Amino acid sequence: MNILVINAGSSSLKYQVFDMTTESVLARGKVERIGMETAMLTHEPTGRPELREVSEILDHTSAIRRVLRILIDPKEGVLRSIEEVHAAGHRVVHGGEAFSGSVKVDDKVKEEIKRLFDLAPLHNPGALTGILAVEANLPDIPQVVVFDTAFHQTMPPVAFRYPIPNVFYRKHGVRRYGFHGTSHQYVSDRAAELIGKPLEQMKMITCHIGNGGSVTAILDGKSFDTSMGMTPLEGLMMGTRSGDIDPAIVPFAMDKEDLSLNEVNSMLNKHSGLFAVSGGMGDMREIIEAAGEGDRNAKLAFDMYEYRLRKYIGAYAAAMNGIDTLVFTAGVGENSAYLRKAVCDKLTFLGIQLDDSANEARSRDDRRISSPDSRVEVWVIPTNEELMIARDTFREASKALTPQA
Ligand SMILES: Nc1ncnc2c1ncn2[C@@H]1O[C@H](COP(=O)(O)OP(=O)(O)O)[C@@H](O)[C@H]1O
Ligand SMILES: CC(=O)OP(=O)(O)O
Ligand SMILES: [Mg+2]
Repeated sequence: MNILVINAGSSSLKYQVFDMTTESVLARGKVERIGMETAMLTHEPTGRPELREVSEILDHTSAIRRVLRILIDPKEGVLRSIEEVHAAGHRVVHGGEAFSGSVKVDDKVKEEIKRLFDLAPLHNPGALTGILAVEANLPDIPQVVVFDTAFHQTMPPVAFRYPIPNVFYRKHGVRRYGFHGTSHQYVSDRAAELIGKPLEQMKMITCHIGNGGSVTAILDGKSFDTSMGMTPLEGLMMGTRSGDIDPAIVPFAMDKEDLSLNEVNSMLNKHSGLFAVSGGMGDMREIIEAAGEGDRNAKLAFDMYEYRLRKYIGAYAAAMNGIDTLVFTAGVGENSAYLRKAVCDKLTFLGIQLDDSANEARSRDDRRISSPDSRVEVWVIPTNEELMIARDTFREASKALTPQA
């Protein structure tokens, strides 16, 4: 079975095609700047050179059509015909309390994803658009959705409830949901496998730090607490998101600057974080480079980002009464030895000892970066949300193809 995995953002769409007989990737790529005349498609057929193409792609339906066209292109393609796409799997960020696992798409599922737009305004609309775009182009294949929130549905009320009047939870579902669950689940399973211990017997903290970022405490093999909340805004300082702030700042800012609800939401989601503190840089690579050249705002942005991450690790070690494994993943976590060192060198009280040369080694593989005498094993594990999505899609789509008696 060949599976098309889609991770649709508001203005971009990433894809991978898996052959599930061997779990191998046939091609991967992305369409960026959807909605503009200068949209860019980058297509990488496995083992062959990458192709880049700039053209006008005005919406997600056209983006998917373009992707399907390149997948069957006689020269650049990896499939003979479009009928060779047997199922599609989508990353959906918010599944609310309705979904604790992946499901096949039907009208009710689409309705529920739409109902949750308010809770993940940067993410859920793009995901639904992706689902509808596949439907428009390939109406007969099964589609499966995999939720970022699903893995965190095991959190106990002590971690997921907010100390505000109950009516908000009962009536509006105001609680912590947590995100990046597919990634936290993948890297925690992988770390347990590599260390050779059952995950159920470990006290693990996983740091998914990319453009968005979250930290998860994994106890008894399950998500016990996580830093993102009702929406992907809470927790760590991120590229353009504030993370934790005093909630009183919201009405205060609205009053003093005469901001509307939409404006204050946009301020916290798109104009805060690294971007705000550094004065315009939302990308960690740029921040580190500028800080190295003496830019004080960039240095402050880095220090705040690192400090806030380290505080969460400390808090979750306290939440679990200990920690034996710390995992870094996603864009910053996988690539920035500098950030990892800054964090770990101030966590020696937990028994963390970094192996500096292992930390700095250039590698794209899973690797241990703590020294042999470290009481906590520290690992870098590149995440693979797409493989997880392909596996769940394969499972759910196979069920759909062989009706249960
Ligand atoms: N070598 C590096 N050093 C520091 N940060 C890096 C490095 N490579 C990538 N990043 C950062 O990773 C982030 C993107 O992470 P990624 O997981 O791809 O994001 P997302 O999937 O949320 O869009 C960016 O802030 C980028 O600067
Ligand atoms: C949930 C979330 O924040 O996702 P991303 O990091 O991809 O923006
Ligand atoms: Mg990501």
